[in-house]
Order: sequence, then C-alpha cells, then structure tokens
Amino acid sequence: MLRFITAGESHGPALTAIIEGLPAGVSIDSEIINSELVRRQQGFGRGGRMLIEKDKAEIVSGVRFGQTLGSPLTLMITNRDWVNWQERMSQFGSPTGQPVTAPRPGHADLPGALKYRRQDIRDILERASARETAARVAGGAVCKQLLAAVGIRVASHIVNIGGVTAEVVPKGYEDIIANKVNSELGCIDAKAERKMKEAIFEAKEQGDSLGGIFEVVAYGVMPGLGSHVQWDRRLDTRLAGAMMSIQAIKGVEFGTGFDCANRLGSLVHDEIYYDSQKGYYRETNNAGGIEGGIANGEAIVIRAAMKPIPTLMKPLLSVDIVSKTPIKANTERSDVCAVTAAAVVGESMTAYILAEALLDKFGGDTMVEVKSRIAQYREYIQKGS
Ligand SMILES: Cc1cc2nc3c(=O)[nH]c(=O)nc-3n(C[C@H](O)[C@H](O)[C@H](O)COP(=O)(O)O)c2cc1C
Ligand SMILES: C=C(O[C@@H]1CC(C(=O)O)=C[C@@H](OP(=O)(O)O)[C@H]1O)C(=O)O
Repeated sequence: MLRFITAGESHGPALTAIIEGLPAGVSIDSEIINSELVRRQQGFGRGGRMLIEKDKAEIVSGVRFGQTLGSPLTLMITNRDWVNWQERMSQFGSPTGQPVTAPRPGHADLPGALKYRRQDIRDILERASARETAARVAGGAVCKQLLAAVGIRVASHIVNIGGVTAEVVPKGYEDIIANKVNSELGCIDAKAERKMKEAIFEAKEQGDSLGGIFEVVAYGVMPGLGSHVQWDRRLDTRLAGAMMSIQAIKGVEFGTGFDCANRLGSLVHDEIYYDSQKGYYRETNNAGGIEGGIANGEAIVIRAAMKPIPTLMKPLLSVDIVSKTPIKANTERSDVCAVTAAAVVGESMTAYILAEALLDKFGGDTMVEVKSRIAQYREYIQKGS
C-alpha cells in the first residue's frame, strides 16, 4: 500500500512530504524533483511570494546513493519567507501582530475558524493555503520517477483561463512538452495563451481574480489498473478524489466528461479493434482511458476546473468574527490566477494515484520484482489472452 501525506504551514519553517510503501531500488534524481518544483512556481498571474521562494527539496530519509530503500521517503522544502514571519508564526509565547478576523468568501477562513474554534483566522489559512502543494509536487516527482521506469509518463496543458479556451488539441506526450517551450501559462495554443494573459492582466487591474481548466494526460498506462469490484477501488474514483483534493478545484471530468450527456451512445463509446502487434486498441478515446473503473490501455485524460482565487484586492463583503459587524474581507498578498501551477499539482496527484494503483497490481518489495511482473503482464496484454 502506498501512502502520501504532507505537513507544514504556509509561513512556517518548512513543508514536508512522506511517501511510504515505495519498493526498494527506484532510482531517484533530485534534479527531477527540483525541476518539477520550479514548474509549479511558474505562470503569469502569480503573486509576490513566488519572487521570494526558490523551492528545492531535501531528501531526509528513504534514499541512499540515488535509490529508494523501501523505507518511508521524506522530502523537506524550506520556506524562505519564514524569516519574515518568525514572530507571527512562533510556536510558543504570546500572539504578536493583528489577528485576522475578516474571513474571505471562498477560502477556508470561516468554516475553519468555526470548526477549530480559532479567534485568529491565520490559524486556519496557514494550512489551507496552497503553499502545501509544493510538498505534493515533490512527492509526485518521486512517483513520476517510479512510473517512468515502467514506461508511464504524465503531462498537462492549459485548456481554459477565465473563459478563453485553447483550440489546439495535443497529439501526444511529446507534442505537449514541445509546444510548451515558449509558453508562460502552459497552454499549447499560442494565440489563446495571448488572450488568456490579457484576461489575467485585466482581472488584476480590476482587483479581481480568475480560474480555468487544465488537462492532465497519462501515457503508457497498461490496461488493468483500478478495479470494477468495489466503489473505492475504481481508478476514476481515486483520480477524481485526488484531483478534487487540490485547493480551488471544483470540477473533474474524464474524456468527453460532461459533454457525453449531450450525445448519443453510438457517438460516445469507443469501438474496439485488435492488432497482433498492439493488442486491443481504440480509434477514439471518449472514455478518457477508463472503463468500469479500470484503465483500458488508452491515454488517461482528466480535466479539472479551478475556481477564481478567493483573495480579492477589491474585497467582497464579510462579517468580523469578533464584533459580528459587516466588514470587507481580508486582503493579503495573493495570486490573481494559478491554473498553471495547479496543473503541475494535478500531474503530481495523478502520478501518485497511478503509482498506488500500479503497486496494488504489481507490487513487490523491490523494483526488480515490479518490473518483471509488468514485463510478463505486458506480454500477455499484447497477445490479448
Ligand atoms: C497553486 C495554487 C495557488 C493558489 N493561490 C492562492 C492565492 O494566492 N490566494 C488565494 O486566496 N487562494 C489561492 N489558492 C486557492 C486557495 O488555496 C483555495 O481556494 C482555498 O484553500 C479554499 O479551498 P477550496 O477553494 O478548495 O474550497 C491557490 C490554489 C492553488 C492550487
Ligand atoms: C505560497 C504559495 O501560494 C500561496 C497560496 C495561497 C493560498 O491562499 O492558497 C496564498 C498565497 O500565499 P502568500 O500570502 O504567502 O503569498 C500564495 O502565494 C505557493 O504556491 O508556493
């Protein structure tokens, strides 16, 4: 069983991720982890914090000489901003500074303060903050390295920002990677990206914010990950839950997703073909690579919708949690749009769930066992029986 948890407050000393259940012998390159962290910090529309942080993960346990040991793998990312918050974030002593008492609509502020009986909303927002996603991306980069070793690759691109939709559809993994070279937002449609940037600029000028849609695609996934036999073992259950766990994600779809509700069955379901070289395959992929909760061998295609960022420089109405009088919601340094960063987090969560499902099916104590089981299975899949 693979497990993945994170710890850390946004302005605390560090973020930590622990991944437990990895087989021994997975080759780990810390440069790959750090390059994923750099990707998560990018995207037009991010706030001032990204100028302070230069995320790098330190491997604290679970790896020796570039290989996993089978023991829990711990990653630590230092918050460079912490030095500016040491007093306000002190673990002991008395509170310093002004408490935050004006909850932001759309953030965890009010429900969190009520649930945990906190008088200072900072006690909630520090952990609710998507700063936490840096730890997820570090852990996801480890899962990606496990997947890459067995031929599975995960990529993403931006489909929509603030209602501007990309019209170019990627042809495959290489296409996504190649097309992103000159892209600031991670959209493979250069014309649409220019309009997206204008929309973000305009929203910022207005003291407002924007959301959007990103698509994550996993290539090389063998048929058979996930299962139809129990609701919580379905691969789509697990991927959708993981995607929804990302801060501000409000909708998830696979393949044609919500649009399949408007079409005839004959225009939705992907016809089945067989070729002695490829095994079974499809000419279309409306299902997004999953049928009955089981990977069917086509690319897994997931889209996630992100709501606009809740912190607004032109704040919405709120109520002071101490005086109970009307007040403008709290404003603090914030992103205007973070869909590009969220897409990298989406890749990481997808990589984690696929690694979990892979180890459920082929798991062993060592990578040698995992690889030999997969090789044998791929041979059987190619024959088709
Ligand atoms: C990468 C990323 C960056 C974010 N940046 C901000 C931000 O700067 N300001 C903000 O108010 N919310 C930001 N959010 C969204 C909030 O964290 C999120 O809306 C909040 O935790 C409440 O959770 P919910 O939207 O899932 O209900 C960001 C989300 C992501 C994924
Ligand atoms: C720090 C990150 O994102 C943060 C997510 C976030 C929120 O409320 O979710 C609020 C902002 O925090 P701060 O007020 O410190 O600038 C973002 O910068 C990050 O992505 O690394």
